[in-house]
Amino acid sequence: MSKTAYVRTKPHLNIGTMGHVDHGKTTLTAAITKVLAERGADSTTQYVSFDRIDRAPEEAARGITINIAHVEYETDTRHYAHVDMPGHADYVKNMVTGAAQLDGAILVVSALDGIMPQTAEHVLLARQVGVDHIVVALNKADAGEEELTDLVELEVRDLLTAHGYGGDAVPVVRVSGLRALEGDPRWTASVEALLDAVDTYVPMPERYLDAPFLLSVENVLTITGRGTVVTGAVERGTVHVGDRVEVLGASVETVVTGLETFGKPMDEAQAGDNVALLLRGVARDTVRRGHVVAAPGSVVPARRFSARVYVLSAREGGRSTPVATGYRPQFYIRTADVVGDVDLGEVAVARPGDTVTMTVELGRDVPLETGLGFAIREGGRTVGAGTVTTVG
Ligand SMILES: Nc1nc2c(ncn2[C@@H]2O[C@H](COP(=O)(O)OP(=O)(O)OP(=O)(O)O)[C@@H](O)[C@H]2O)c(=O)[nH]1
Ligand SMILES: [Mg+2]
Repeated sequence: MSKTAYVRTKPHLNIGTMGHVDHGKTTLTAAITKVLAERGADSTTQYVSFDRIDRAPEEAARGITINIAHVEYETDTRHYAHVDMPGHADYVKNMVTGAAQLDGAILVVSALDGIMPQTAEHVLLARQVGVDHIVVALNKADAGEEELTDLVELEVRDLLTAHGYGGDAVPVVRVSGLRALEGDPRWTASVEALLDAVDTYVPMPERYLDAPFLLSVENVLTITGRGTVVTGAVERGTVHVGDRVEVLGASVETVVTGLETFGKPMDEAQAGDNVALLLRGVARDTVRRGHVVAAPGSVVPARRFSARVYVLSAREGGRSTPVATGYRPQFYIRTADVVGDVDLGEVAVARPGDTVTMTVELGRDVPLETGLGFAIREGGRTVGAGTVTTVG
């Protein structure tokens, strides 16, 4: 094995495409890699075609994205890991996992259809899991009428403002992923404009390199003959080959025996990097999405916390009936989804549209901290959005 090592030449950011089903996220993702790959002889980006992003048989058969997929590319100034997320309502679960790792997002909205239910749901979830910057791709602009597209743009800016994204300042770029993929110069230029907007509008986030290492597991794989690998974005700190780590959730302590990003080995992974960690002697079925790999002893997981929670109204896709003490929905925290018992204290009942304080007792211990955002889901829909106020 003589794979080329990862060379850190540019700042690295995690971005991704989100938005309603069929609005063109995967097509646009493929188009971005193609446009960048064709930038010239010194391009370091490899073109990733549509069917290499949606590569599961069920994805190909149904023509939708189910799993989140990662691709990498480089602009002149930055190296990006890009997560292409599913839009279909049944796979919002996977979308939340993808969004939990992002520094910024490209909200893809079809200029033909405008805002649809998962457009709004994804914006709300992105806000909740800590995505601070959104750039809008008004896609299918090749097929849309100008006046209608203008209306869609206004509608999207309003939606973003309503969720605290300052919709007036957000870059909205009219693109056609499909035509750009076909090489039409007008539309390859639109993808270039979108990338410029991402480069300039999404700031380099502060990376907590000095903090103890923490990574929330997105996926677990087995490499035959080598062992169990976990993937995800490093939330804070650094990790090296040979470091001891603890897997919270699996209750095991082990050693990192290999470290890669997009198939390229590295000696050190830093906060923000999207990596695969090879773990010594850990059985595949002991580690799961949502477990946390951390420097030993650096975090004490907890089960109980208090939070401020907004209960979505029915109009926002939430419940039409109130929730009461004893309610047991799923809590989406980092990449984890865990059941929890809700206690509303003296208030006892929260109606859709209310913001309330609640105490939650999770079904298992999870690393928690003040300020951590989370989503609450029930029966396949998002019903609440909250922030941890106290732990324990
Ligand atoms: N006219 C036009 N059609 C497009 C464009 N981009 C995508 N499409 C078409 O829209 C359909 C959906 O595209 P996808 O890229 O699979 O959409 P998606 O948002 O990834 O869908 P999910 O991941 O399943 O939510 C396909 O038939 C595409 O060919 C575009 O810019 N213009
Ligand atoms: Mg897709």
